[in-house]
Amino acid sequence: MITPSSHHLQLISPQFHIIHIPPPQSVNLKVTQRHSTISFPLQIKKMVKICCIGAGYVGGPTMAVIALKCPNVEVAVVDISVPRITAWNSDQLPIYEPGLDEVVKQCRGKNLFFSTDVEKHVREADIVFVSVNTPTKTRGLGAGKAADLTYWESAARMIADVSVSDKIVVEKSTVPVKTAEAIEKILTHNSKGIKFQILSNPEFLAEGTAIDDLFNPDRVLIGGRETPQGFTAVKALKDVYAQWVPEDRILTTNLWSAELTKLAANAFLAQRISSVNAMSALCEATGANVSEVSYAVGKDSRIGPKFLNSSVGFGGSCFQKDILNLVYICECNGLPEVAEYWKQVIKINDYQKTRFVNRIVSSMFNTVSNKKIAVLGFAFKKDTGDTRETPAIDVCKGLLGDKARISIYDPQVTEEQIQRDLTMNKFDWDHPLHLQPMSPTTVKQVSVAWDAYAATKDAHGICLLTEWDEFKTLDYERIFENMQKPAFVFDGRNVVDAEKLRKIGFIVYSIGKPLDQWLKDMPALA
Ligand SMILES: NC(=O)c1ccc[n+]([C@@H]2O[C@H](COP(=O)([O-])OP(=O)(O)OC[C@H]3O[C@@H](n4cnc5c(N)ncnc54)[C@H](O)[C@@H]3O)[C@@H](O)[C@H]2O)c1
Ligand SMILES: O=c1ccn([C@@H]2O[C@H](COP(=O)(O)OP(=O)(O)O[C@H]3O[C@H](CO)[C@@H](O)[C@H](O)[C@H]3O)[C@@H](O)[C@H]2O)c(=O)[nH]1
Repeated sequence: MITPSSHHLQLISPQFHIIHIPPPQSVNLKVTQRHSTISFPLQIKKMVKICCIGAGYVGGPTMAVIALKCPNVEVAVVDISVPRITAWNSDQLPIYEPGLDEVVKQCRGKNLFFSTDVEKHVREADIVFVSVNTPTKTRGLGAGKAADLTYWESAARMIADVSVSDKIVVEKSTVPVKTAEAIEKILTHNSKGIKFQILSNPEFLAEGTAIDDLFNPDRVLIGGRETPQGFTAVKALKDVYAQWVPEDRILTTNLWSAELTKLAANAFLAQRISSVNAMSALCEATGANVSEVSYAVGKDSRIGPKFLNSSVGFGGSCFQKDILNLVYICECNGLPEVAEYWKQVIKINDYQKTRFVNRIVSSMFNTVSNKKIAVLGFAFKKDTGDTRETPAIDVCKGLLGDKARISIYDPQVTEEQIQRDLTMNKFDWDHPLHLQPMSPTTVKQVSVAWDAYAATKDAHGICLLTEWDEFKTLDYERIFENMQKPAFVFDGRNVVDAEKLRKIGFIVYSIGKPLDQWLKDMPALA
C-alpha cells in the first residue's frame, strides 16, 4: 500500500511497518486513491543488497529470515566452504533447525542466494554482515581463553581489498569488546578512499529455536559510532529489522556496549545454570529436590523461571567460549577478581560433568570396565545436530577412561561426527571442519546405534545426555527386558519419570533429586 506524506513517500508493508524509501532518482508517479488522483515526487532507491560472510548456524538462519521478512532486500550468504554452500542450495540443508527448511524454500532463488563467490557478493553489497567463527584461541597469547579472530580479520581484509563503494560492515559474530576498533583500522588502512561504517549487531538466537527467536526476538541490539555517519548507519540497519521487529525492541547503543552486552548476556545465562547445578549437588546431599527448589526460586518475579533446569552441564559453541573470552578481557584490563568470578561458572560446569561420570562409575560397583553403557543423545541440546562443546563428549571420554564400551544413539548426529568429536582435541571443536586436520582414528570401544532400542540392548546402564522428546516416550519395559541386571538409568537431563522407571526395576539417578537406597550406599566421590 502506498500513502502520501508531506515530503517523502512511505510504503506500508502488510505488517503495517513503515518503510522509508530513501534517495537517489526522482520520478513522478500517479497514484489513484479512492476518488482522487494525486501526483507527487517519488524517490526510488535500488533494492538494498546485503551480503553475509559465513553460512553457519547464525549466518544461514538469520539471513533467511531477513530475506523472508524484507522482500525489498536481496540477501547473499557466502562461505569459503563449498560443501556447506552446496548443502544450502540443496534439499538437505547443512544444519537441522526446526522451521528453517520452510523459510529457505520460500526465499531461495528469489531474494536469498547462497554462493561461494565471496568477493563478488561483498563488492556488490550495501551492507556486509560478518558471521564467521570466533573460537577460543588454541595457541599463542591468550591460548585457551582469548577469542581467535583469524577468520574475522581475514574477512575484514578481503572486504577492504574488493570493495569499490561505501559499505556498512556489521559484526554479527560474537567478538571481544573493542574489536570494532581493530576492524575499523583494517578497513580504513586499505580503503582506497572508500568509507566504511562498522556496526555491532550481536545475535541472541539459541539453536533449536532459532527461527522462533528470529521471528520474535526479545530485542535486537545495534551499536554504532556516535557520529552523524554512525547514526545514519545505525538507522539503515534499524530500518531493515523494523520491517518485522517492533521498534521498542530495537535497542541502539554505542559500539562497545553492544559488543560487551553479548558476552554479558551469555555469562548471565550460563551463570544461572551453574548456580542451579551447584544447588543440585547440595540437594543430593540433603534430600531436597532441585526441581522443587528451582520452581519455587523462579516464582520470585525478580528471578523468573527460565534457565533454571539442572543438567549434566551446559554445552554449545557459545557459553564456555564467551565466558573464557570475558575472563581474558577482565584479566587484560587488570580486573583479576572479576575474572575469577566468571571463571567459577565454568569450573562448576566442569565439576557437574565430572560428578555425573563419578556417580555412574561408583553406582556400578566402582568400575565400568568392559561394561556396555548406552548413551542416549549426543547433541548439546534437543532439536539440533550440533555437538560443539556438548557435555556428552566429556561424559563419554570419562567413561572411556574407565574402559567402558559405549553405544550411542542421537536422532540428528552422524557416526562420523561422534567419532570425530571423541578423537579431537577439546579446543578444536569450534573450528570449521573443513579447516581442521582430519583424524583417521576411531574409538574402538564406541559404536553408534540407529535407535534407542539397539543402543540399549544388553547394556548395563543408560546415560540420558540430551533431552530429545522421543526419550520421554520410549518403551522402557521393553528396554529393561533386554538389558543386563541390575539395570541403571543415569538421567543427565531429568527427562524420564524416575518413579515409573523404578517400578519397572531400574535403579535411577536423576540430577539433584533424592537418591534411592542403592545410590546412597554407593556415594560418588566428586
Ligand atoms: N551458533 C549459535 O547459536 C550462535 C548464536 C549467536 C552468536 N553466535 C556467534 O556467531 C558466530 C558464528 O557462529 P556459527 O555458529 O554460525 O559458526 P559456524 O561455524 O556454524 O559458521 C561460520 C562459517 O564461517 C565460515 N567462514 C570462516 N571464515 C570465513 C571467511 N573468511 N570467508 C567466508 N566464510 C568464512 C566457515 O566456513 C563457517 O561455515 C560466532 O562468533 C558465534 O560465537 C553463534
Ligand atoms: O535451564 C537450562 C537451560 C539450558 N541448559 C543447557 O545450556 C546449554 C545452552 O543452551 P541454550 O542457551 O538454550 O542454547 P545455545 O544455542 O547455546 O544459546 C545460547 O548461546 C547463543 C550463542 O551465543 C546465544 O545467542 C543464546 O542467546 C544463548 O541462549 C545447552 O547445553 C542446554 O542444555 C541447561 O542445562 N539448563
